[in-house]
Amino acid sequence: MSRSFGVDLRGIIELLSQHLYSSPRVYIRELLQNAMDAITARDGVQPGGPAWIAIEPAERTGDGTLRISDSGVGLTEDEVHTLLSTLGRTSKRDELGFARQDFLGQFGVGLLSCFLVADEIRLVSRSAKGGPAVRWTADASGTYEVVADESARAQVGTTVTLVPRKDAEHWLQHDMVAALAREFGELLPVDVRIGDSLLTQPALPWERGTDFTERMTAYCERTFGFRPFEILPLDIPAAGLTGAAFVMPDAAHPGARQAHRIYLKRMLVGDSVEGLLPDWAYFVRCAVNSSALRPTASRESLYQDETLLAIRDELGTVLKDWLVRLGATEPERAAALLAKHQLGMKSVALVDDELLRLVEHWLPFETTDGNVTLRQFRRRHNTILFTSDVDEFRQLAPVAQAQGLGLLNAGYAYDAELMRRLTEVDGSAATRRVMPSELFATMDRPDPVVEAQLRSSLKLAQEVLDRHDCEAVPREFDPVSLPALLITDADRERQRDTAEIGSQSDPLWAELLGQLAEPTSSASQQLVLNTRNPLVQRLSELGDKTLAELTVESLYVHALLQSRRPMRPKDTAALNRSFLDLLDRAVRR
Ligand SMILES: Nc1ncnc2c1ncn2[C@@H]1O[C@H](COP(=O)(O)OP(=O)(O)OP(=O)(O)O)[C@@H](O)[C@H]1O
Repeated sequence: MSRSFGVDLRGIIELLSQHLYSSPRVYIRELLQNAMDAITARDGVQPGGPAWIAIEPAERTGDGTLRISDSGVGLTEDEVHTLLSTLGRTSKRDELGFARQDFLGQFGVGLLSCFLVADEIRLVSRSAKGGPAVRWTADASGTYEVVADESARAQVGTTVTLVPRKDAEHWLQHDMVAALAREFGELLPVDVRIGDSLLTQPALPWERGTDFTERMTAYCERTFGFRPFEILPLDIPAAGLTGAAFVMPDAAHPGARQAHRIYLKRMLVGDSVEGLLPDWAYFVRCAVNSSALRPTASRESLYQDETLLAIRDELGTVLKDWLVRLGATEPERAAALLAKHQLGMKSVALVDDELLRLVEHWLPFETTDGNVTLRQFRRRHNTILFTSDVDEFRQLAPVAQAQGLGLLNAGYAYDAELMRRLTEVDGSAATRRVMPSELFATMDRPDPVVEAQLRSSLKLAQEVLDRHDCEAVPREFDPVSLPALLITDADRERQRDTAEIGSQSDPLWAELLGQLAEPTSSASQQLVLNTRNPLVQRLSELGDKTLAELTVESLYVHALLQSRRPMRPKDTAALNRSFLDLLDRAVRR
């Protein structure tokens, strides 16, 4: 013999209050929703009939209870038995179990949320389908009573009365109820009154009109607490979605939760609902109403279905188009926005290919061609050659530029990772890090005659540069105005620093560092002397050996300063010595 499950109502109420709803405040929403759905259902059978909801808080009823009445379709005695007294039973699904489009409710549990604040629920109803009025009374222990009572109510519609639980009386009082009803139901398309005052407003806040921008700016400040950088009207007819997107004026943390204000069929879901926009749009907040999106059972977040995915894609496209348009039509505003958000955008672009493309299309980078986007740079140079160090870029850019090589500064936060990501997505030819030594390899050896002329001065230069662990190399390169370029091998540099620290520190520390560094044989730096430069050429003509030494040391220090690497005490001493001695000679003459 088959049996039906029994249900412990107290257990279910506990489940709802602790795990489904975030607060008892939702009881008002569920009551408004049922009233609204009943009015919609009545409109289906008696179009153009009355459409109102009236709330009487505890102060008005005078006995501590709250009453909410509606002019909806009402319930017959049979419906009360099947719909109200069976958990999960609802009139808002079709024969196949799909939620019916016109209604807000769908799960058949909403009324139970009233037990979060009430010990007893009383319902009196008269159905538009005819039959006597009916009374239904249920208590939190799970017992209910149904009585047909012709005198209970004359008009078609329903009144629900809540008898408060101990300690929940405040939930039924005027100020609390008015605030909650306004928050959840302000945009409902029927008159909702509390006492004598009307809570609903007929127009959606983002309806277009002459003062759209001013209204929406004030709305954003009220709702999200910031003055928007830009307001974008949103309209996706296929998803029954309208609203507005507000671009935040200040940097937001990319990991911060998205918090959108979302209404479904004009009933508020919440003001910190996630998932409406793609992750990359973390600096935009939306306020929207949709008739196609679905809520989860708690009605506090959005159900992740295909409709949501399609809407998210479409809203993402709206924002992207706007960003690209802004970059083209108002570059100064775009730059101001970028200055605030580009760090966050770059960090998200590392994990989001859509934003990667947007960054590629939109963010300007410092390059030897000026400030250009990655896309423009790629169009000109195919492969993005980059340095991952700002100072290295400053040093190499003039040389690269003079040789017609495009170089990009990827020395700021996330830049080098972005280059790596582009290579992962677009193949190994997309980007490549340029080492200083690589640039050196592209430079021509000087003419043998010139090299022979410079031989003795090079020998002298090498003696001076030995003190700086540096090798002198002659090369021909542009720009002619640059006498020397200092190229550093990062690994050898580290070994050199390690050796220096080792010689100054205690033996244990020195041994530890020594294990990290391999023995070094040749110099860690190269001073590439530009044989096209007049100063370098004149070196060979100098008869005064001391002056020649001073000149070489000055060239070295100058190249070091150009490379913007930190100066060590030895370097500062060389700078002072060469500069002061040269000055002294010049003054004495
Ligand atoms: N004010 C009302 N007027 C007419 N019928 C009502 C009213 N309140 C509740 N009902 C009926 O009781 C049923 C159960 O209501 P309940 O609020 O528990 O669930 P629901 O609204 O169907 O779904 P959800 O759990 O998503 O809110 C409804 O489907 C509706 O048929």
